[in-house]
Amino acid sequence: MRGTVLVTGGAGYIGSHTCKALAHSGFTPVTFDNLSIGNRWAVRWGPIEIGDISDIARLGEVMRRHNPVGIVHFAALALVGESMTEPALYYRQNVAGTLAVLEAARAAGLPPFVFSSTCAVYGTSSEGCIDESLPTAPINPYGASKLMVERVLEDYGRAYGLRSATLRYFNAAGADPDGEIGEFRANETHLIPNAVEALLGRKQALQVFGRDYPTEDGTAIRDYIHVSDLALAHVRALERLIGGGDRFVCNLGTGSGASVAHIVAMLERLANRKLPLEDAPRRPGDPPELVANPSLSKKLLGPDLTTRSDIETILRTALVWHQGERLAALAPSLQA
Ligand SMILES: NC(=O)c1ccc[n+]([C@@H]2O[C@H](COP(=O)([O-])OP(=O)(O)OC[C@H]3O[C@@H](n4cnc5c(N)ncnc54)[C@H](O)[C@@H]3O)[C@@H](O)[C@H]2O)c1
Ligand SMILES: O=c1ccn([C@@H]2O[C@H](COP(=O)(O)OP(=O)(O)O[C@H]3O[C@H](CO)[C@@H](O)[C@H](O)[C@H]3O)[C@@H](O)[C@H]2O)c(=O)[nH]1
Repeated sequence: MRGTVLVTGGAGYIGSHTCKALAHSGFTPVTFDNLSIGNRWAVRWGPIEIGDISDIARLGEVMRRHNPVGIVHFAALALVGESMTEPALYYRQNVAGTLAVLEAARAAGLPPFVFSSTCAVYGTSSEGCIDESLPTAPINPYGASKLMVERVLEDYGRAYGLRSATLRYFNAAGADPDGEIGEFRANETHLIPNAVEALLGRKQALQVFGRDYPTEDGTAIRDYIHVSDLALAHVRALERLIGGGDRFVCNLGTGSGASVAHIVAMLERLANRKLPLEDAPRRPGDPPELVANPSLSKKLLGPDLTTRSDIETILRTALVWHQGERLAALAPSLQA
């Protein structure tokens, strides 16, 4: 075994897929999660320690017991729309919460640290793909809270020698290709799970937030990256830091964007049925278009980073999981 990795938010969507990828690479993932959003059944590749990231004493005790060779920090609130109405919550959880994790990590000798940042730090992108040299100018408190942590990591690196990777993901999507885990939150707001649930008749309709964006079909464009590709990127980022690599910041996306209307059309084609739609106003805080320039991530983490990230594979894996495994995962016998 290659040692233990502390995964905050390991019961969540990206965290659980990353635990699987870590375990497959020989690490033991230890999930630290308060289960406020994540699911107990999604923690399958290592132990869970229930706790809140604001609780430094609990974090310290868990770190002393497991002595991690690295920390992957996912735990956060992550909804653009909610951050517009509840900014205090976002700054408390995402900024103060991360400071608590970092303080506990200092007491544990500052193991390498991989941080979930977001393309929301860029704000409203200029024309074309976004690369890491663009200025950061978040337009919502969620993006602002992540950018603050990026700065903290920079300063911890300079002053305390913390080696960290800041990964600015674009839109995580899809489900584990083996069908073991997928995207499930009690109050879902994300496009693809909402669309799939509407397609399967579990939701009345998919709301389309805005058809008046300055894009070709009027709907907003995002760069969707398969969650298992994201998970692999975390393992590689951690390996790079454990191997002595320096602090780095990079995008994780594919370089091509898909509009809401494109996702809808592709889902209808794959399932061979109509998706019930309802037009709605733009969601506050949503930029029209966010697409990554993925060159730096491919250089640092490998050219084969996005092999599962074509829209068809993303939607097929999401559909398969929502159709079958989600029901099995939610069965009471598996909840213990
Ligand atoms: N989903 C995306 O498309 C996306 C894109 C960019 C960045 N991110 C970032 O990736 C990370 C994970 O996103 P996700 O989509 O898997 O989210 P998620 O909501 O599915 O998972 C977050 C996990 O953190 C846990 N958590 C939240 N607050 C906590 C606290 N105070 N203490 C302990 N545990 C807590 C939740 O229970 C949940 O298991 C977040 O930091 C998010 O900002 C996500
Ligand atoms: O029911 C829905 C849900 C979403 N959308 C639209 O679909 C696009 C994608 O929305 P969503 O899936 O909610 O993702 P984002 O708001 O782009 O945010 C995700 O992706 C960001 C990076 O772009 C991350 O930082 C966030 O944590 C993560 O929630 C946006 O234009 C939404 O307006 C709809 O039209 N209907």
